[in-house]
Amino acid sequence: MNTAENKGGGNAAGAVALELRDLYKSFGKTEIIRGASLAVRAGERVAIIGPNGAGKSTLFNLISGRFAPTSGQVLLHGQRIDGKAPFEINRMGLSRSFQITNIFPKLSVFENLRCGVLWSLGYRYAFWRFLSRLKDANERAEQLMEQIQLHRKRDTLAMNLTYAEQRALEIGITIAGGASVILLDEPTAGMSVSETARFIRLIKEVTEGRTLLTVEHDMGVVFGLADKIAVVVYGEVIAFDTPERVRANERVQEAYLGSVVAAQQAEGATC
Ligand SMILES: Nc1ncnc2c1ncn2[C@@H]1O[C@H](COP(=O)(O)OP(=O)(O)OP(=O)(O)O)[C@@H](O)[C@H]1O
Repeated sequence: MNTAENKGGGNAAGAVALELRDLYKSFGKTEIIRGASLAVRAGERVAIIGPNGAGKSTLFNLISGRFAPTSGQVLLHGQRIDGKAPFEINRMGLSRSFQITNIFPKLSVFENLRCGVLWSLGYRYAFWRFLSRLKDANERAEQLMEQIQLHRKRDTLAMNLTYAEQRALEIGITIAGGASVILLDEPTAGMSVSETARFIRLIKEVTEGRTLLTVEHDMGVVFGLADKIAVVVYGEVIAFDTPERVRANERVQEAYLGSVVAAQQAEGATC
């Protein structure tokens, strides 16, 4: 079936999967993104960090097509995606996590995942195609359920899952179409410490071989998950490097990280 892993191709190790070139975004007269550039290689796991209001979510919105940039380019596997609609970008192999509110609460785990698969295959409008490929979609949904470790909850309605299970389901729906580039917005927000540790392992497993971008505030998650960290301050990427190098980067220490690490260590977070 054509939901094969890593839709969108171009995930050869080393190739640039996602690139931001001198990106600007203004809301009215206020410039929020100010010349952000970034090149993420295929298979890398990248955490975007930065102070509140730095523009992290706006960058995610520019990448996933919710906003068009004021100027600059976004490239997915070398192809321009800036200004395209979210569904077009999704078809090209980039998938952003659905929020829990987009899970169908009265459908079962299995049915939610199957909807995710069918949606990604574009079967919303073509019922005859929908029926002919339902078997493929069922198989893919079963496979996803194992991957996100919810197979024992196959027939449980989404609204009756725990919070962590709902977030796992959200990730299952996000990867249902086999996208090669995955965007997750604070995937462990609201979880307990033990749930967070389990969830980081789950995210690593299900995104293996894919390119992952997360927006993250929790430094424990950042250092547990990311191969590289992009630090956004005042709408610019001021550093993009391995966690060790970012931690040692003086500019980052000054602009952001020093105070956050100190605060989170004081709260007992591991880092
Ligand atoms: N649609 C919008 N219209 C006007 N201003 C916006 C819009 N979206 C974001 N902003 C502004 O852009 C700035 C950056 O917001 P953004 O949410 O991208 O920051 P962030 O780094 O994700 O912050 P946080 O860590 O607090 O979530 C904020 O000042 C915000 O008010």
